[in-house]
Amino acid sequence: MDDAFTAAERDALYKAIFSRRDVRGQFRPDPVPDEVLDRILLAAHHAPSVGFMQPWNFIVVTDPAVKSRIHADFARANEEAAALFEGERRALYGRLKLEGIREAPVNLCITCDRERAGPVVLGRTHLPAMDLYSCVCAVQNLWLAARAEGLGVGWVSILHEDVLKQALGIPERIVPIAYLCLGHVSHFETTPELETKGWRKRLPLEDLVFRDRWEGE
Ligand SMILES: Cc1cc2c(cc1C)N(C[C@H](O)[C@H](O)[C@H](O)COP(=O)(O)O)c1[nH]c(=O)[nH]c(=O)c1N2
Repeated sequence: MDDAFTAAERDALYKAIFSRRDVRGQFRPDPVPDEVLDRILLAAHHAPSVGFMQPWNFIVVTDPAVKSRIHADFARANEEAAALFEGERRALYGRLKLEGIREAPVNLCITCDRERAGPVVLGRTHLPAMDLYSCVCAVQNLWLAARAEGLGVGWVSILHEDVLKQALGIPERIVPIAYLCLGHVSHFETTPELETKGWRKRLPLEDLVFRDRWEGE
């Protein structure tokens, strides 16, 4: 079968999956070459999508003024979020670095145009969120391709949607799916930062896999 992966190709794919990290604090300022950005955007554009809808757009942000505006909103949202935790947990939350908006040379907003393929979309009729999920598939493709290119990506969701839409001029019908920070990094951590900093551990896979029917609470 000549469309099979060689062992080395398979290993490379798993390497990208297992060494991908959410990057917040390790961005370097070097610019991301256009051809590299084009390759990872093409990888995102090859994600699966419901009814082959391809509902995504990619807003590439490099203007420091726009980044600053988004960062100011992050600061406000982060204070609101911190207030929801108490005691030690709040202190730990306050020590977490949860974005790299200004340090990352490129920010990228991936959006969903829910009307891209008209009112009736193959596969979306009974489960209307499928177009949103398709855009998340594009995010993951981009995240893995970026890792293979040696670029870090960090997802920032501590933002107010209305402020984000206004800052980027996003029309009413378009849904922002992901706001990402992107750039070269000093290094990739081997473990999620939320784990090393004591926020939460990876769950054992065997607790999450059920056979034939739901076996949990
Ligand atoms: C939908 C969504 C939203 C967010 C995230 C992820 C995803 C999928 N993550 C990253 C998240 O914290 C991270 O993926 C996990 O901690 C696991 O770490 P690794 O991605 O494996 O390094 C994230 N990280 C962060 O620092 N600030 C944020 O606002 C968010 N938001």
